[in-house]
Amino acid sequence: MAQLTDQLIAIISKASNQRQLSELEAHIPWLRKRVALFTDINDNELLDVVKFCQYVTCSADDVIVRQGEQGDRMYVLLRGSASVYIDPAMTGEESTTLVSGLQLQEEIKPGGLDRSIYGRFIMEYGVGESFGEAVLLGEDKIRNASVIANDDCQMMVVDQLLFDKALKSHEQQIQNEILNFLDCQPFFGRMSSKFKRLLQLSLKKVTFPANVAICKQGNLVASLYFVTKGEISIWTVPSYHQRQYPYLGLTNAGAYLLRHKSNDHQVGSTSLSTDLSTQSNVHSLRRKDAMSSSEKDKRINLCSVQSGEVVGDIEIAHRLDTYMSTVICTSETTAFKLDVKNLERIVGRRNPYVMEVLKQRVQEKLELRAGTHVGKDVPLLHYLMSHKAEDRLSSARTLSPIHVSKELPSRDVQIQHLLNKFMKGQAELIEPMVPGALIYKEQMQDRARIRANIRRRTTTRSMLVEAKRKIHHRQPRSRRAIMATLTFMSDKNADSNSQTVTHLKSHKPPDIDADDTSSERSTERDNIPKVSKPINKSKDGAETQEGENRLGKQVTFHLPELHPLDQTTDSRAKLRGQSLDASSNQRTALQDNKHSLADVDMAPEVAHGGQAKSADVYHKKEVPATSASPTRLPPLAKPELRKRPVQPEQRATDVSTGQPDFSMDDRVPNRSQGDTTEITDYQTSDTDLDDLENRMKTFLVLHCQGQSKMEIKLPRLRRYSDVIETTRMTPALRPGGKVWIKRMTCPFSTSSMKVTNHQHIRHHMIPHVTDKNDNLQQEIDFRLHH
Ligand SMILES: Nc1ncnc2c1ncn2[C@@H]1O[C@@H]2COP(=O)(O)O[C@H]2[C@H]1O
Repeated sequence: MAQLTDQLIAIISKASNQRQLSELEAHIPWLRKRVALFTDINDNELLDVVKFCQYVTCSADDVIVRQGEQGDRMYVLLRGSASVYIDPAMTGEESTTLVSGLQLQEEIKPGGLDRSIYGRFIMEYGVGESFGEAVLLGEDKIRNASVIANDDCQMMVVDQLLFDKALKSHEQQIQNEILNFLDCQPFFGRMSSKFKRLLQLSLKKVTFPANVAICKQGNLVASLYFVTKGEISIWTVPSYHQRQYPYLGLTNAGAYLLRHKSNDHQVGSTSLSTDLSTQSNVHSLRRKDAMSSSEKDKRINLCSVQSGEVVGDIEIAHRLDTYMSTVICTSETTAFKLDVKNLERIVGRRNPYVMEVLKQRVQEKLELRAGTHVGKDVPLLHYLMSHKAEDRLSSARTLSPIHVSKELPSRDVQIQHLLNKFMKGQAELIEPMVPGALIYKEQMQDRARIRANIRRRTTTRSMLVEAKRKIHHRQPRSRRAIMATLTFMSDKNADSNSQTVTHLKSHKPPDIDADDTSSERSTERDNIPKVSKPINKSKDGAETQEGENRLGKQVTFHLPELHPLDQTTDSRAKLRGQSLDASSNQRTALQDNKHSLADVDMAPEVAHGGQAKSADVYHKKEVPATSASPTRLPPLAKPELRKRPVQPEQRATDVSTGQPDFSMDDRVPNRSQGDTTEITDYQTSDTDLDDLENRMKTFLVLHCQGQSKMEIKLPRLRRYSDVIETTRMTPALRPGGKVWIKRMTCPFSTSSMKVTNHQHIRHHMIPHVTDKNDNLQQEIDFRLHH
């Protein structure tokens, strides 16, 4: 064989005019037999080809033809092999491209050519096969695929002229046959012309002489054959199926069936003994390689079929990696061969219905064969028949036999696997000393990869958690926390009794630096009586939370010196000073002279207050506890809210605001001591003012006119701007003035004694705080009066 090839190469290496007819004729029969392309052409045409062809050689990794480039010749492999690669984007199968056709840069890696840039591996051409004919048949002369030499190749080259003269008509005829076949086949009839064209390029017409096997049981499933002419018989060795497909779990059922059937039917010369526990089976398991000769003898003839049969369809539909039977041509047979890669590429995702048709036909075929007399002896047929293709596919897909099966695949499969790896440049072509070493190695690599992934994922997650922990988030505070802060502030304020806490730098109690402010104002304190508490205490929790900036914007101004209070007040103030240090009980008891001032801008004409008339409203002095943390300012006249008596340990709560009333304790006595009153104010929000408007209406309804809330028409309060001069000693109030709501508490307010027609606490509005102490005096008088 090699000698004949050498002789032919020697002839075609010469110039065509030096090739002798006699030597050419001597090679014609051999060539016809050896090269599929020449099988059906006549002698004269073949002589022309040999006389006028060219001879070329190339080395491994040489790109013989390149997809997308123009070409004008075809090749016949005399020695060596070459692989076909297709970039699906260039054929229009997929939208993404791996490389841009003509600008393809060959990338030679240290380990060889990076073939992935040429697209997907499709198939391999070996000795006697030809490629590149499509460009000679087509009009655009554009190559449909790239063909790369796998090793040193020696080739016969047929150019366009020679092809037209000797081969074209024959090739054209084959193409027409393929087109006819595609139109007539139930599988491909519905395909678009684009995919039919791709199939046309992928299908190869093959002719098998009689007694030649199309495929052999145990060989890797590489192609699908559509038999168009001739007759074939199908043989199988059922006992071999167990080792062929260990992942199917055929063992017990198969063994049982075979053991019993083999007693009834003597198949072959030796009786079958396939029980796994028997000695013979242990023996067969030890020999995992190809089918043993004794097994070969046990083969059974499943059936004989004619044209129309598809070989390899059962295996493809059920994803069996090796052929389940041997198909032998009983007469010369012609078939169209479609490689599995081409099938996957063209049919797989784009034309799934083809697979559906195929599966359906496979199911019918299985039922037919399993039902025959001999078919009953083939457990695999029964297994496949009862397991729909899809059912088994899912598990088979996840458990690829070569990687997952605990048993090693057959030696053929291993060798083929090694070859595939070698062709991709991923393994040396040395058969491992230890059987299955390559597969074990792959398994270990897979596991290592999985472990690395898990580790990476874990690391990333833990790092994220750590990073998150480090990010400082300002947590929103709960209403309770805010109230605690306020209480703390009030305590601090009460303890220091310095009336100078004006800056709230932080909501957190420990951050409150009252010393700064007190020292800052110590000079003023000597001369001026101060009221240093924030007047607008009517912030609900939410507002306080958002009000850090607002608190930061607080401004202070000083009221002129007020007239001292009478002796009673003064003495109580002194008492109160002591009690602040003494006990909370005493402190609460002495909170009896409170002037709660809610300051808002208001139109002057309505800024006159009325004296509280409905004494019973406040009679019980039932106020919500401090810890109740009201969300909004409680309306002034909601008696039901004030039914709870003040607990001695609780701080008194300003009825008008619902907030702990700590400011006025200090303000009044300081006034009385002749200090300059310092009033601190906060910028108010629209919500605050709306709320206050409501509260004023309620107040008027309850204590003044007795009209309904709806009837009272108060002009809208003017919104307060923070432009207030803090340095002015006698600040004029801004246009519109302020409404001051005063709270008066009688000395007996803490006692549980109830006096008819008397209210211990009264509120009333005053238009503004003036230099003259008339109003205040009146208030004092009023208070003293009752
Ligand atoms: N899908 C395919 N499967 C196998 N061979 C192909 C396929 N497509 C193209 N070819 C061969 O690769 C050759 C590339 O050049 P041509 O297009 O001239 O001819 C092409 C065919 O001979």
